[in-house]
Amino acid sequence: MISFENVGMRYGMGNEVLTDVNFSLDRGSFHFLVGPSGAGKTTLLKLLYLTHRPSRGLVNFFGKDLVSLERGALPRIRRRIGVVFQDYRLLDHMTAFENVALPLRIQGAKRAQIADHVEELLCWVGLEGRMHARPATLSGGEKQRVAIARAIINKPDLLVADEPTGNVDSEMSRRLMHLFVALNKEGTTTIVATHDEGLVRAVGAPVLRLDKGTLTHEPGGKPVDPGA
Ligand SMILES: Nc1ncnc2c1ncn2[C@@H]1O[C@H](COP(=O)(O)OP(=O)(O)OP(=O)(O)O)[C@@H](O)[C@H]1O
Repeated sequence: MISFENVGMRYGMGNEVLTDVNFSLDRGSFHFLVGPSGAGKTTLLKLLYLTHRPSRGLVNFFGKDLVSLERGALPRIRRRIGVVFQDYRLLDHMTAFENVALPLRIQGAKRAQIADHVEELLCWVGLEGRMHARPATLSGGEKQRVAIARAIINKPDLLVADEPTGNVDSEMSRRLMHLFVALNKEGTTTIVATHDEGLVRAVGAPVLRLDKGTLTHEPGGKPVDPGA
């Protein structure tokens, strides 16, 4: 579904921060992206959610080679990708409901359709009682669940999460990770960058490991029950 071949990335005239990166994400797969601070995880995710282009190499999204894409095709591809950030990036003047509804509004969905869909999703992430709260009054875990709901409201083909559990406690990390896993089971191809190797072991999904811009692959293990 998505493949990177010999991808290199540098910012401006600097040294390469990603070197000869090769991987593919099959439809419906779940991967973790791990590595020490500065290894290039966010840079790789920026290439995946298409705010940046690689300096070299081949990148294929949904069967289309990025280099040979016609003008105007990029926004269409971007709409198929949901993104969750560590710092939530919610709009402060809007309620949880309005934040999640925004992508549907932009698409021109009907009011009743938006209401049903947003309510259902906010219930699914466990926020039925917080729909009309503004971000400033939500806890970190609640904000992150709003951000996840907003990222998936359009049923993206790919979900990219950059340290989504970085600002919540370990219990909430586990709950959020359960959400990502449940979503993936419904078919959303998912990649989650994290520093939390405990979560990686708990889920047991395959790992893409970056070290100084070089990517290695590790197969998934048996999920480890943290309570066992
Ligand atoms: N906009 C930028 N301009 C120049 N260099 C950058 C830019 N963004 C990141 N870098 C550099 O690229 C390298 C990789 O950074 P990146 O943020 O991708 O790492 P990371 O693995 O996500 O780190 P962390 O876990 O601390 O978020 C670092 O050396 C960083 O200084």
